[in-house]
Amino acid sequence: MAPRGSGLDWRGCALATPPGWDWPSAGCPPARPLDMASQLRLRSALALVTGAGSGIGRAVSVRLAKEGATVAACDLDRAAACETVWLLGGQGSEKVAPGGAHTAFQADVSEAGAVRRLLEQVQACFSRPPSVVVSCAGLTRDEFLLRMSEDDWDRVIAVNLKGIFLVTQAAAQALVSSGCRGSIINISSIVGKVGNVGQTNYAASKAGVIGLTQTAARELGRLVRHPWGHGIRCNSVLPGFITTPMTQKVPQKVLDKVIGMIPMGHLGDPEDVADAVTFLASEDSGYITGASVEVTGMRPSWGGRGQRSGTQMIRESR
Ligand SMILES: CCCCCCCCCCCCCC(=O)CC(=O)SCCNC(=O)CCNC(=O)[C@H](O)C(C)(C)COP(=O)(O)OP(=O)(O)OC[C@H]1O[C@@H](n2cnc3c(N)ncnc32)[C@H](O)[C@@H]1OP(=O)(O)O
Ligand SMILES: NC(=O)C1=CN([C@@H]2O[C@H](COP(=O)(O)OP(=O)(O)OC[C@H]3O[C@@H](n4cnc5c(N)ncnc54)[C@H](O)[C@@H]3O)[C@@H](O)[C@H]2O)C=CC1
Repeated sequence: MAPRGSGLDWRGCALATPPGWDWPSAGCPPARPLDMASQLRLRSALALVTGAGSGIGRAVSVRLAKEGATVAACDLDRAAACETVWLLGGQGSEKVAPGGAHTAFQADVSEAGAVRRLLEQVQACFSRPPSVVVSCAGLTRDEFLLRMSEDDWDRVIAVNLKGIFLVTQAAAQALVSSGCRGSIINISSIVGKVGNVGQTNYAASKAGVIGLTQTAARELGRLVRHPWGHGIRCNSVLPGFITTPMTQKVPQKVLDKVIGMIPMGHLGDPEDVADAVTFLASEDSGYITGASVEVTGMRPSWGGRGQRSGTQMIRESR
């Protein structure tokens, strides 16, 4: 057994130590000095967030900015996107934004031309593609299967699934053509995994997001090589009920039923989802791609009681 502090592992092999580290007599590596700069996990990142004008997208924008990212906040509702940028301390919309400030953009993610123009505007504004892309834009048109209209089906699929296809494709094209690595995070839902009464359209769209993201992860991980490793990572986040304007439409009797199933006994906050997104956006998840991270307040796949949720695992990992 190599003596402690010798810099050798239990077999007597030299431990890989970063330059400048000297093994203290205790034999365990010193905790990496966490100065302020190293605590800003996204210091040089440009993050594009869709659906940034409300709820989870707004919380994600705030959290990424706190970690040092510059945020391109996109929403169908321009005023709402501008309000998010104002909350971040930025002044801008794409017309007046000085390069580098947080900036608001308007686009309907379900329209191919709008998404193409969005990526063009973001790159023109910041002279680089976004290295973090978080697709939060989404909507519900809930109805029982027997009564659901074709329009309700079409619109939910167009925004929640096709919208994520268009944004993921445009962002990946920009990153690959510039040889940049990146992290793409798509917001699905636990409904995409377990279904939900009144949501055949929404559940199908969110299940599709999971499959799209897993496939994109397989294709994009190898496309961009960097000395320090991975290419473009793609992961999805599957929230449970989160308190946002989207859930305000849910009948109280339904919410009461669901809350009874959640071990923590309450709905999640948008910040709970933002925590998981920030982890996946940062190098802390550098070897994670193709994953589906559940943020539901209960054990994975919405069953059982008392197990750790995705958020708990991430918090414990710090
Ligand atoms: C209780 C079991 C829960 C199982 C867990 C499954 C996962 C669910 C967690 C989802 C978390 C993620 C959510 C998300 O991604 C964001 C969103 O999508 S928020 C919107 C979520 N939408 C819904 O849950 C649908 C809610 N229902 C409705 O909006 C209306 O019921 C609907 C428009 C479908 C029909 O309205 P109406 O014709 O007026 O019928 P009622 O409202 O009176 O309902 C009749 C009857 O059906 C029961 N019911 C309706 N929806 C649900 C539901 N989602 N889960 C369970 N039961 C539901 C309702 O309680 C009534 O029951 P009664 O006993 O007859 O009163
Ligand atoms: N709130 C919840 O309980 C859960 C939400 N989600 C998902 O999280 C994402 C964000 O949801 P919330 O913040 O709760 O909803 P929200 O309604 O508060 O915010 C959605 C935002 O998306 C924007 N948007 C809608 N359609 C758009 C389009 N075509 N193009 C661009 N922007 C568009 C809206 O203007 C809005 O600002 C959605 O994808 C939703 O499906 C997933 C699981 C649970």
